[in-house]
This record gives sequence, C-alpha cells and structure tokens, in this order.
Amino acid sequence: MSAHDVNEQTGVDMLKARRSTTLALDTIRSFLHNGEDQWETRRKVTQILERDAVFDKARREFMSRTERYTRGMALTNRVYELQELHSWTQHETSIAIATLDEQLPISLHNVAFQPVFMLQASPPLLAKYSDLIATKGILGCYLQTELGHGTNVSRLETTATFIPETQEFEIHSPTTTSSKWWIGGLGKTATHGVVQAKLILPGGKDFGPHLFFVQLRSMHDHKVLPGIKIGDIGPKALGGFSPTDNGFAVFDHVRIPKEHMLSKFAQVTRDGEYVKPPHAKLSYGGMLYIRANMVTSGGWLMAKAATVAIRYATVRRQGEIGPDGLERQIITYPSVYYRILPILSHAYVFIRLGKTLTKAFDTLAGNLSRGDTSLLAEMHAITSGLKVVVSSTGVQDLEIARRSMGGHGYSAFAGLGRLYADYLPSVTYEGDNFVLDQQVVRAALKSYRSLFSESKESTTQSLLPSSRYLRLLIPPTRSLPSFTEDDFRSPTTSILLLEWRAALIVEKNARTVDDPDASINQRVAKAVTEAFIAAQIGEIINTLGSTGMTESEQIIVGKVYLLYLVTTVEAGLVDLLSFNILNSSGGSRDPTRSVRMTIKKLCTELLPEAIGLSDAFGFTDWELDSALGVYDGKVYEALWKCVQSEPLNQTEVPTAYEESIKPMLLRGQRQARPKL
Ligand SMILES: Cc1cc2nc3c(=O)[nH]c(=O)nc-3n(C[C@H](O)[C@H](O)[C@H](O)COP(=O)(O)OP(=O)(O)OC[C@H]3O[C@@H](n4cnc5c(N)ncnc54)[C@H](O)[C@@H]3O)c2cc1C
Repeated sequence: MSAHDVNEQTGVDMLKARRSTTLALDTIRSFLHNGEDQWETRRKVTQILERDAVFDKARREFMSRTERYTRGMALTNRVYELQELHSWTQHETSIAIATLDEQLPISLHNVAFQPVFMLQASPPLLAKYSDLIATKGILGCYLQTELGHGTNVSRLETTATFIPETQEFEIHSPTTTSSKWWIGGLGKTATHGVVQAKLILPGGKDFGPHLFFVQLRSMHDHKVLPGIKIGDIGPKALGGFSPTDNGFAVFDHVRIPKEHMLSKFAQVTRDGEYVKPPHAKLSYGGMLYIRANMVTSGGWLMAKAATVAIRYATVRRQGEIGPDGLERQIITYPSVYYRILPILSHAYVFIRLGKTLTKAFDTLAGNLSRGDTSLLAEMHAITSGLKVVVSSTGVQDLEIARRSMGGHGYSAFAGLGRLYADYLPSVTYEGDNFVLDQQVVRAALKSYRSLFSESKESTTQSLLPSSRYLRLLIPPTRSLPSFTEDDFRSPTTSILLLEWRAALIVEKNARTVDDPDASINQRVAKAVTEAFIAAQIGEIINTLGSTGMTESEQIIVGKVYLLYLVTTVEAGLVDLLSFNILNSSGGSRDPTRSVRMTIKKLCTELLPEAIGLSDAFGFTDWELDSALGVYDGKVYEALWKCVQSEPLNQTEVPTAYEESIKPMLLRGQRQARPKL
C-alpha cells in the first residue's frame, strides 16, 4: 500500500512545479496582457467581480436553461451597475463581460448590433441612438439568418419595401422559411434589432439584402410590438449557449421610418431611387471586427484549457513507479505532454496575433469611415482565414485538454466540457468555416493570377502579407532545401516549409481549377493561413528582445512559439510530403523523424516551465471554475467539495425510490420468487 498521502502530494507537486520555473511571472504576464497597466486593470476588475455574490458560480452546473438565462441577465445588469458605481471605462466594462465566462445576450449587442449600427447608420440616426446604444438604454440584436437560409445571404427572403407616400419601409416575412432564426438576444431580451432584408423599391425591383434598424419591443413594458412575433428557439446542443436567448422573429408588414435604413453607404432617395455605395463591400467592416475579436478570445480560451490541463497533469499521478517510489506525474508521459503543451503554444500565438489584428482593424475602420477601402480585401482574406483556424483549433484543443484528464475530465466540475459546448458553434457562426475557406482560396488565386498575369512583369514587391509566400515561385527555377534535426531548432525552417507548402498548393490549385478534388479548398485555405501565421510568429520571435524579458526568458518563450511552428509542420506532413517539400537528409529514410524528435525535445525542455508559462495567463480559481485546475493543486479536495453540493446528495433516499425504484424491485422480486 502507498505510504504517502495522495491528497497531500498534490499540493507538494504543485509547489515543486511552481518552484522549478525560471521565468519571472510578471514579465511574461505583461507580455501576454500587452503591458503591466493592462494586467493591473484586468486584475482590479476581476477582483471586484470575484468578491461580489452575484457572480458566484457554485450553483451554475445545477441550473435549468431558464435559470441560466435569468442568472445571465442578473450578471449583466450587475456589471453595468458596477460600471456606474466604479466609473469603469468602456474597456474595463468589456473586460468584466469577457471575464464572466458566460455566453450572454449582451455580447450580441456589443459585438454585432452596436458595431454594425455605428459603422453603417446615417449621421441623423447615429445622433438619435448612438448614446442610448452605448449606455444600454436600448438593447440590440443582429437579425440576419433565417430558417431557410444562412450562408447564402443573397437568398434571404425577408423584404423591406419602400413606400414613397409615407416615406416608410415595410418589413415583412412572406414565408415560414423567411422567419429570422438563431438570433442571439432576440428571444427574450432585445428591444431593437438590425434586420437584414431585401430592399424592394417602387416598380418591385429587388436590390438585395440591406440593413434596417427596427424596434422590436415596447420601451414601456417590454411587450413585443404589434405585427411582430418573437420567441426563443429552444435548447442548444450539449447544453451550450444556455444563457443566450437565440430567437426567431416573424414580421407582418411592419412599418419603420425611411431614416431607419442603415444608409451611411447605400441609400434610397425620397422618390425611391437607389444610390449605390461607393464600394460594394464597404459594409463588411462589422463582420471583420467580430472575426478579429474572435482571434483574441479564442486565444484566451485555449489559455484556459492549457492552464487546467497542465495543472491537473502536474498533480495527477498514475501508473509506473518512479525512482522516488511514487507513481509518475501524468504530465511526464510523452503521450500526455505531446497533447497538452501544443495547446499552450496555440494560446501564446493567438493572444499575440489577436492584438496585431485588433490594431490593424482600428486602422481599417478609420480608413473605411473616410471611404478608403484599399485595405479591405487584404483584411477580409486574413480575418477569414484566421477565424477558421482559431475556431477549429480552439474546439479541438478544448476536447483534447478535457480528454487528457481522463475520467475526471468528463465531470462538469472539470470546467472544460461547458467551455467546449459553448465554443462549438464558433466554427459555424460569423461565416461557416468551410464556406470561409472558399473565400481564402479565392483571394489566394487572385494574388497568384495577378502575380503571373501576362499583362505585366511578375513582381514580388506588390505582394501583401497574406500572399507573401508566393514570392517563392519567382524565379520559376526552384530548388527545395533539405533539413536536419538541428535546422528545425530555427523558426525559419518551419516558416519556409509552410510557405513552400502554401505556394505549391496554390500553384497546383490554379492549374487544376477546372477539375478540383473535394478537399482542395480546406487544404489550400489551411496552407495559406498557416503560412501567414508562421510568418507572423517569425516577427513575434524577432521582437521578443523588446519585451523586457531576460535572454533566458526569451529563449523559453521562443520555444513555445517554435513548438507551434513545428507541430504545424507535423500536422501538415501529408501535403509537405505530397509536394516533395520535406526531404530526407543524411541518408535517413524517414524525413519526418527530425520534425517529430524536435517536438519531443522542445516539449521536454518546456516541461519544467509549463506551470510558470500557464500561471502567466493570470487566471484566478474563480475565473477557471475548475476543480482540476485549482491554483494550489489540491484537486481531490476541490472535487470532493463540488460533489457535496449535488442536489441528489441533499436527501438520502431519492423521490424516485417510492415512484419507480421500489415498484421495480418489488416486481423483480415477485417475478423471481417462483423460480427460487
Ligand atoms: C450559437 C449560434 C448563434 C448564432 N447567432 C446568430 C445571430 O445572432 N444572428 C444571426 O443572424 N445568425 C446567427 N447564427 C446563425 C449563423 O450565422 C448561421 O448558422 C451560419 O451563418 C451558417 O448558416 P446555416 O446555419 O444556414 O448553415 P448552411 O448555410 O445551411 O450550411 C449547412 C452546411 O452546408 C455547407 N455549405 C453551405 N453553403 C455552402 C457553399 N456555398 N459551399 C459549400 N458548402 C456550403 C456548410 O459548410 C454547412 O456544412 C447563429 C448560429 C449559432 C449556431
């Protein structure tokens, strides 16, 4: 029998792991949070929430859907109460909402309704409503998707018919399939919405989908306004998105003033003439904003998964007995660290990339407001590709992290199952990933064709960051290098390989475009986006010197980024080998071994720093809400405590005994008796 106390050992193991880290926590934390000031702001806001009973999470897992919605609204109301009380800035309030770790209806107001309205409403409409929107004096949602159409926006059926006599639009749902569907915040919360509807002008001409600002509920008693039917669409898969009232809406000839068309770009004159927007895609700004934000939030979600899994794997001992007479910490098994350390690297990558992207979006928004669309196509290509990669990686990582924790990972108290259920639809909303892939491919082919167009000299100077990998195709005589294991210790090797893969697959796609295989779009989009991410990682590594990290810290964090690059190469081996990009050197028959051995070595070098690297995210126990990810490592105590609050445990004999268990037992005993 084991002589040591398994429970006590968890605390000992966590302390030891924490002591083994050589990183200065505050430097790395500051790097991840974009400066000490930002971190301090976040810490202060989180502390206020954590101490407030409204934000207690202890009963959350036992609540019904309706209770989750009601709780979600109470949390939201309290955040805005606190905003007033503490004079929080908009930024501080956004931190509070993000920190709550709930899918709240208010998010749709903040990330969809408000940005679209601010970017596309005419100046008079802005003057009337922008303050009310900012202060939550009205609550909004974004009504685009319908029962019959999602991806294909051009076939939406809701109509907005202009009535010149009254200078109004009439919003109407002509069919069952034109019912607005899936709309977050619509079911029970929103007072107003931005509705995507086909613009019909006098004479019946259809100008396609345009946006209209529509009041949905009374500001007096919250009742749905006449002519509109609204409801909640019911529970979602795996209990995800419980606090959000995704809803449906049907409009029956609902009149709105002409000024309520969002007409900053496209307009309708008083006598019903259409005025085209200066650029067909000017209205894409709002969507790009959401996608840019998804990169950052996806990064922080991966950070949570990594923190919980690394902490648990550090204190969970199972299996082989080591030299200390104790079972091995599961994090020391290659099959465990190989799964969870790459998640850490994904978090480091997307958190930093998100910051770059948000900055680029601010520049774009400034340009768009002046009618300058020059950056739009590039930003569209980049955000589409990144949205796909971040959401599919995040969904995968949450499940990998959960599974790495064995049986306890499946407990709701592990905290990752709920995050997974909530994050699952991110691969569908804001553009279905498989559909977005096509847009990335289209942009890549356009860059390829313009580079090789006969009308001008091929020049790599004009290549934008999203297609810089195409430079490798010029000059056309190419020799692909071969790499040793040592070469993979340098980021440039993986970056070059990933860029080569993108260049050759785009070239191949351009040549076989008339007869493509079925997975080509996914592979091309992935290759193109991963080449872009790889080049960005190169930049991040090159600038680590200016982050205040010591040289040894730069080496450790550099290894985290290198791990991302090399594992991306490993995941892309099928195409790298298909295109003969990865060659053996030194007579080895397996050119992939050097990649795989580099991953193993990087992981083992990073293991002593894993707790420090994940502590640097700065999550509190309240934020993680995971019995397996507690800071002090005492996972068994935490799990034991959670289980005691299970409602079934509040009575010794359940009500089901009299109703069902007892009759079943008695029936069984009666049936068995004759045979006894
Ligand atoms: C949790 C959640 C919240 C949402 N919130 C909102 C909201 O607030 N407001 C709102 O307006 N909408 C919202 N939506 C709807 C969301 O935007 C749509 O689900 C999304 O756009 C996809 O459309 P769809 O569901 O009709 O799928 P479809 O377009 O029917 O796609 C079904 C399948 O067909 C494939 N497919 C479709 N078209 C093509 C094509 N051209 N080429 C190749 N493959 C194709 C897709 O890849 C997918 O596999 C939400 C959805 C969810 C799940």
